[in-house]
Amino acid sequence: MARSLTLQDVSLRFGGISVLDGVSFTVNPGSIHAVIGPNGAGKSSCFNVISGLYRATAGSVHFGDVDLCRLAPHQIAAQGVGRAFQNIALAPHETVLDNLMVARHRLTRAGMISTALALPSARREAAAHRQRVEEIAIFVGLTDVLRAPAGTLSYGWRKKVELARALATEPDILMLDEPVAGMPAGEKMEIAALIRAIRDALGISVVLVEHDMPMVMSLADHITVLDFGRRIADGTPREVMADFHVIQAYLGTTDAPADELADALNQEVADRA
Ligand SMILES: Nc1ncnc2c1ncn2[C@@H]1O[C@H](COP(=O)(O)OP(=O)(O)OP(=O)(O)O)[C@@H](O)[C@H]1O
Repeated sequence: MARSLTLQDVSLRFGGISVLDGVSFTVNPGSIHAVIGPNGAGKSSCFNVISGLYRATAGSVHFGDVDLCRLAPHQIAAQGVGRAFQNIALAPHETVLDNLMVARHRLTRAGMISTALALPSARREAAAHRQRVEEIAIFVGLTDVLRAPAGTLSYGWRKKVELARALATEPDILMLDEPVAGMPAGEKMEIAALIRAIRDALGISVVLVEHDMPMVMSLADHITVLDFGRRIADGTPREVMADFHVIQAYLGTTDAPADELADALNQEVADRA
């Protein structure tokens, strides 16, 4: 059954520093949910709490009925929470195929001994994983580079491999940290189309941290805005764009009337589209 991801009053402190302060939001099943905000707002920290790399100081994170705060990162991945990282962490000398096969590890049933002895059951299982990885590569558009060492690929291709690797873990929900950072416009559109297809064709929910506002506004079903570790807005792209607090956080001014600031933000989004 499709599950929601719910953060309830999540706080995170490092020593005396408050990084997240009572953050709540729900990612509905089958939706694209963006988490946006200025630099240092706490977006990556929020992702790190969800995926178990950081432990929340207070509050809860549930995926369906499961309390993720009690689990280690590998157990959270086993719950179907997948993640592609902002800084690409692929094995550069391994082929794209091998990089993707590593992601299948947690789904592998055959033990080390039967794999080492290449028993028929282990061989059959490896072949099935390989077939699935090739299907994912076709979906993401990586077939031409499957046998290339990951380190020889351009930045844009490596971002796609990172995305495919996250898909290869068979997630129910996929967290993407700045998937189009540093990409030219054409490649950004390609990734945006891919993210839509992940939602629509695969039925996977997507949680997205992204600075590219035109992309966020066109792609997201729902947006949560963080600023200084606090949730300052939450709603549809249209609602969020019209929200005075969001405009303040982005444009950094409090003097102008809200409708003027909304116009300015709309214009900025239109200019950059
Ligand atoms: N492990 C840590 N120890 C101490 N402070 C941390 C740690 N991780 C994050 N922070 C602090 O938490 C704040 C939020 O950082 P975070 O990376 O989550 O923001 P962000 O919204 O993702 O920013 P950006 O858009 O620049 O990636 C920053 O002030 C950062 O220095």
